[in-house]
Formats: sequence, C-alpha cells, structure tokens
Amino acid sequence: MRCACLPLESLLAPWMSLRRTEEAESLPEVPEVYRARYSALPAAQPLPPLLVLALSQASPGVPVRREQAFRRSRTNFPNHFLHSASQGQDALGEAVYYFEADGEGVVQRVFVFWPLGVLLEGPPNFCHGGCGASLLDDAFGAFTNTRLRSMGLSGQAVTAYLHVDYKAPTPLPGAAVCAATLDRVEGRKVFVRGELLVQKPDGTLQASMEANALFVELKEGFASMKK
Ligand SMILES: CCCCCCCCCCCCCCCC(=O)SCCNC(=O)CCNC(=O)[C@H](O)C(C)(C)COP(=O)(O)OP(=O)(O)OC[C@H]1O[C@@H](n2cnc3c(N)ncnc32)[C@H](O)[C@@H]1OP(=O)(O)O
Repeated sequence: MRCACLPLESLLAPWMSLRRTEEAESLPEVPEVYRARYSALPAAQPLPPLLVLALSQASPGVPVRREQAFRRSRTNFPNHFLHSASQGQDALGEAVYYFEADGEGVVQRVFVFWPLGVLLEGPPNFCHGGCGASLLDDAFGAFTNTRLRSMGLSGQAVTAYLHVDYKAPTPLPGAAVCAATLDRVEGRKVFVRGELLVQKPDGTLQASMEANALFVELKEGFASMKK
C-alpha cells in the first residue's frame, strides 16, 4: 500500500539545517505582542507542510496566515534550552511557531512545528519522553505568555505542573506539531491543554502525547526582565 504521509525530506528539510542569520537579514516587523520572544520567518522560508496540515485539520477552511508564523528570537534568548543544548544536526531542528488570535487579537491557540532528529532517541527509533514533555512545555509557555501579553497582561508565567500522557511512540527521524490552547483561567492560574501530533503512515495526524498544565502568572515578574 502506498504511504500517504508527507515525504521525510519535506518534513525535515530545510528546517533541520536552518541556521540563524537574524542580524544579517532584513525581516518583516513583528507585532509587539510577539516581539519580545519571536522574530519573523525569512521571506524565502516556506511554512512546513506538517504545520499547514495540522492547521487545516484544526480549523478547516480558515486560511493560514503566514504573518502569524514566527521563530524564536535567538538574539533575545541565546541560551534557551531548546535552541542551544538540544539543537543541532540530527537533534532538534528549527521550530516554527504559529499563533491563532481572535478578532480582538487575543491569542487562542498556538501550534509549534519541530523537526526531530535521531539524536532525540529514548526507545530505539522513537523520541525520548522527556524531550516530548519539553516540547509540550515550550508550546504551553509560548501560548500562555503570548496570550497574557495579547490581553495587556505581563506575559510572565511559569509552569507549576505539567502532566503528559504518552499515547503512542513518536517516530525518529520525523517531525511533530505541538498544539496548545486554553482550558480555563482562575485568577493568576492559567490551565492549558494540548497535544503532540505526528503523522501516521496513512497521512492522518495522531496525538502521540496529550498534556495539560498549570501556568501561574508571576506576582513580581522575572527579576531579569524588569523594564
Ligand atoms: C519584558 C517582557 C518580556 C516578556 C517575555 C516573556 C517571557 C516569558 C518566559 C516564559 C518562560 C516559559 C518557559 C516554559 C515554561 C517553563 O519551563 S517555566 C520553568 C519551570 N517552572 C518553574 O521554575 C516554576 C517554579 N515555581 C514557582 O516559581 C512558584 O511555585 C510559582 C509557580 C510561581 C507559584 O508561586 P506563587 O506565585 O508564590 O503562587 P502560589 O501562591 O504558591 O500559588 C498560586 C496558586 O497556584 C496554585 N499552585 C501553585 N503550584 C501548584 C501546583 N504545582 N499544583 C497545583 N496548584 C498549584 C496554588 O495552590 C495557588 O492556588 P490558589 O490558592 O490561588 O487557588
């Protein structure tokens, strides 16, 4: 039977080998809500097909808006765990963050595409569970903090707990999309839920991990980020 899934090269290339040239490039302006953490995609960088597939399945008929897609700013966060220690040839590739906002500009969902190389292994040929949890935590953090900022709040919240259910192995090499959305809010407490999606051989998406988390907005903010 012919596999309907996206070919591996289209999942990984060119995102696995992308190297930052932020300073050298003239990139489009990024809206203030996203600017603290994200920079625009270079004009020549296509949206990853797996990300487009996840978006079209989550919101059928809604056009994908390229200007809502970003990458993390390495200039602002050079030491970020997922973009320093664990990134590189055959490990994590370059993430693409896509934010969905409502008519008032309030962030409602985030989708984060990650190329996954063979060096992320836990079980043979499958992604380490701790790596998947990190990717989900990162997507949940991206969602919570940009959502708060889009509502005029501090955008400085941290994980209090993260619960992950591993539903199926995540194949390597491969790619995944982490999706995060709001569960509920109680004061400073933001409850988030989401999943890590991979493509099955028949081309459909499957949640290989499901998660929920509590983020707490910091009373005082990050000491290092006082304006
Ligand atoms: C210039 C601008 C630039 C902006 C740019 C943005 C930068 C934005 C960077 C984002 C970055 C994200 C990155 C990814 C996410 C990480 O990886 S974050 C790193 C991992 N997380 C941590 O290190 C957090 C460590 N924990 C803490 O600091 C503190 O425990 C917390 C979570 C802030 C809470 O402390 P607190 O503020 O003193 O609040 P506390 O009164 O203890 O609890 C508040 C409420 O939460 C509940 N709660 C707290 N913990 C729990 C728990 N584990 N279980 C259940 N309930 C709990 C409490 O029961 C309480 O409930 P209520 O009584 O109000 O109903």
